[in-house]
Amino acid sequence: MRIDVVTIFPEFFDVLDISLLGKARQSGLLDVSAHNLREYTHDRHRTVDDTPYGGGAGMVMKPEPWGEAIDELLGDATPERADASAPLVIFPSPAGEVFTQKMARELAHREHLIFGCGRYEGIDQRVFDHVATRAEVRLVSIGDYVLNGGEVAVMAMIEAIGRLIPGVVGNPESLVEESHEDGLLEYPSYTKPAEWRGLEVPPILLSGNHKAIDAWRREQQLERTRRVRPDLLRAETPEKAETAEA
Ligand SMILES: Nc1c(O)cccc1[N+](=O)[O-]
Repeated sequence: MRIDVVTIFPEFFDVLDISLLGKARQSGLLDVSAHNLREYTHDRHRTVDDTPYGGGAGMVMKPEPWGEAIDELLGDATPERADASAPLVIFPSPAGEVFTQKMARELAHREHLIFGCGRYEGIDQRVFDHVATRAEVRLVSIGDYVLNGGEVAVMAMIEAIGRLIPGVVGNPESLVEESHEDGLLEYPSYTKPAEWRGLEVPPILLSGNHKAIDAWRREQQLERTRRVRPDLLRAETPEKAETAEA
């Protein structure tokens, strides 16, 4: 998978050279490049923003640099080539659709993702409108809170997507029993020692009865999801909600 990120802070993504994603980059499973939006300006001050039409506080990111940057990254992409190889352009935005594990799984199958990190009060709307004439565009939110820009959101999405690419995580089994993989929160985990500061590991986990352990873990998932995220039970399937309330 090729990932391009357009940002005024390209150094922000240097951290992707370490850990799992760093190994994935070295092995060629993942190619991540950060591009400085200011490289697509032509004035002495490398200006990327200006005052908003209609007034209001803050500044809006100018369309011209974005247009040139994304033109370069799209290459000869056309809307007619709507297959997995077609680039998908994602702008993190509080006004976007919510990023979920389901979306991460879907995007892990794409060959080319382009992320555009907005700053200030956002990007001129015409950028989204124009790019959508050339490629699929999505505005995606990682949560209902205010960030100073899209870089943190893109980092989260790259990690969530990148780790699902076959070969990135050593043991694919470890991807299965995780929060949100089956629509539920994960069960609590324990390791040695069996007793720590007066707290003991649940005896069922020491029993060796794997059928009983699986049942206990499933109940723990349902109890934790009912308590912490009842919305997940309602959102998925009525059957699951019914099981959870049983
Ligand atoms: N929430 C937010 C923001 O305030 C700014 C950029 C991106 C996001 N987001 O992806 O959630």
